[in-house]
Amino acid sequence: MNKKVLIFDTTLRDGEQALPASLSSKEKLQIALSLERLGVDIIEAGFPISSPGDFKSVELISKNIKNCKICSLARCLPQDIETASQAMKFAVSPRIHVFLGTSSIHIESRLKKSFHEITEMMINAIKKARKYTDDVEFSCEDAGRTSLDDLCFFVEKAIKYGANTINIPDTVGYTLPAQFKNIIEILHKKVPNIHKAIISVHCHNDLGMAVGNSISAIEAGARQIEGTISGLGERAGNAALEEIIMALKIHEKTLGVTTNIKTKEIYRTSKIISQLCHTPIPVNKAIIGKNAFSHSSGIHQDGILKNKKNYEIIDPVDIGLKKSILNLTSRSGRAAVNHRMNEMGYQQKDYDINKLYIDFLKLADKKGQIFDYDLEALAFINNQKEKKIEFFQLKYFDIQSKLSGLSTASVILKCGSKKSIQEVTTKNGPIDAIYQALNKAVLYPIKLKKFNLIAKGEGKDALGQANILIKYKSRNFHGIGLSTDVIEASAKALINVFNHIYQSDLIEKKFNK
Ligand SMILES: CC(=O)SCCNC(=O)CCNC(=O)[C@H](O)C(C)(C)COP(=O)(O)OP(=O)(O)OC[C@H]1O[C@@H](n2cnc3c(N)ncnc32)[C@H](O)[C@@H]1OP(=O)(O)O
Ligand SMILES: CC(C)C(=O)C(=O)O
Repeated sequence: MNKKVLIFDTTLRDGEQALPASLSSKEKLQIALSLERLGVDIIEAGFPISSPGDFKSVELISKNIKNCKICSLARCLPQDIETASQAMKFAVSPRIHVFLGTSSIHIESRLKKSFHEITEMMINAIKKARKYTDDVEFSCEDAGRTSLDDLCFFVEKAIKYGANTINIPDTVGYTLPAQFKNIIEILHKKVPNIHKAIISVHCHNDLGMAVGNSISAIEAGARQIEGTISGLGERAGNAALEEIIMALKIHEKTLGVTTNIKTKEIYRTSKIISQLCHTPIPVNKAIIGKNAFSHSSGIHQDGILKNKKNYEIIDPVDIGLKKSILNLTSRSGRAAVNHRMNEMGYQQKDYDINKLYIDFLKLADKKGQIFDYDLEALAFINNQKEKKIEFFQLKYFDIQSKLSGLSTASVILKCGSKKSIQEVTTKNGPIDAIYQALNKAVLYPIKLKKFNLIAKGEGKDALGQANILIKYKSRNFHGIGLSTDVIEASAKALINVFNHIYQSDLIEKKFNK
């Protein structure tokens, strides 16, 4: 049996059916160009009878895409087939895709025809399509719910009258993988001329089985897979092609098949499609989701650092990413924190990982994810502590502030190991109030020369960093404070200065240690 599985992308037809707004011809061409670069074999460019805009898009794609077959959908109606053919008149390799419901429910309650009439419509449509191109695909719509005897009948007739690709869609995503595999196996066993056509499948995801069913079909001999990148499509969508492609690559030995896809183009293509279709990719989406190559827990991160294969079955490079990511959170361990510090240029001797890790956990519990700038700040503060200049420590603060009113700050400042001083001050603003309260505790004759508050990081996750310059006697002292709370960051910057002053030789040590 042929080892090659053809990849048929229907983002521009079935995918677009599910979008709130249709794509412009330009956008469709952009997607088609990126699918061509990805190496898909067939692009279903549209359903030209459906609107003048869709006709124009298929025409534009036909003019510009030279390395893929271009396919157009048509009902089993002469006008649909003629229009499909006209839209593809510039295509190097045009395919007409005709379809017709074959399940009893579709024949009786939707198409409202007899079995005989449906057979005639199918045969006439295939014969007509063959007048325009020798590449004709026929789909037994709702094959998943078509009786096996009827399906074998339609498939045999479709091949006999000239269809060289037979598509078996699970239109409503009804079947289970074992059932779907059985359908394809039965067709191979019972349809005498089956070897004259490529068997294709087109699975929908209503029960989340689209990818599983497609893989089962390949095991049973299907050699064309229809789907879309990221699984866009009618209702719950189509089979996600990137998942099938990577499953075939990872299990190449077991399944014994390959595709023509340049897998390194997968990530880029998915981004383009997601943007143009205004459909964000869920973070946990297999292969292309943001978390697909991110490791967040300490045990996994440690395992990844020891050997990627412990927790990665796909090399991110294979889909076009540079490498996987280790997210730092309060579920991370020392191995991941150390690794990131080293990547940022810190050497082991520059920090004490055990001490840094304690602060890291406190911050991560408050903040969630920890970024490089957080680590830098933690390393800085840790170094300060290492220098043992933490004589003063903020034990407690409370601020009362109101619109157009004064602010009141209450603080408890720990001085050495034995003494704590409590102060309360009311001033014009919260930072002014807390600064006055803290200074009432130490009574240093200081003068604030500069005060600068910046956000470290982006959005609501940013840390506030206060940088201050204080004049004490003849000397200037710099202070820095960091916290998720800007008032706490400001207070810490002042206490940082108190500690510098306390360490300096300018002062008589009036507090007992
Ligand atoms: C399973 C799939 O995804 S199939 C593709 C689905 N995609 C789309 O439907 C998007 C494009 N569709 C459209 O633009 C429009 O539905 C059109 C232009 C195709 C048809 O529009 P209208 O002529 O107004 O018909 P409408 O959509 O209301 O109904 C569909 C008609 O097509 C008939 N029909 C449906 N499938 C087929 C078929 N494969 N072969 C022949 N006739 C069919 C229906 O029986 C119905 O005919 P009726 O009006 O005589 O009952
Ligand atoms: C036209 C056919 C292939 C289809 O989209 C379906 O059955 O879901």
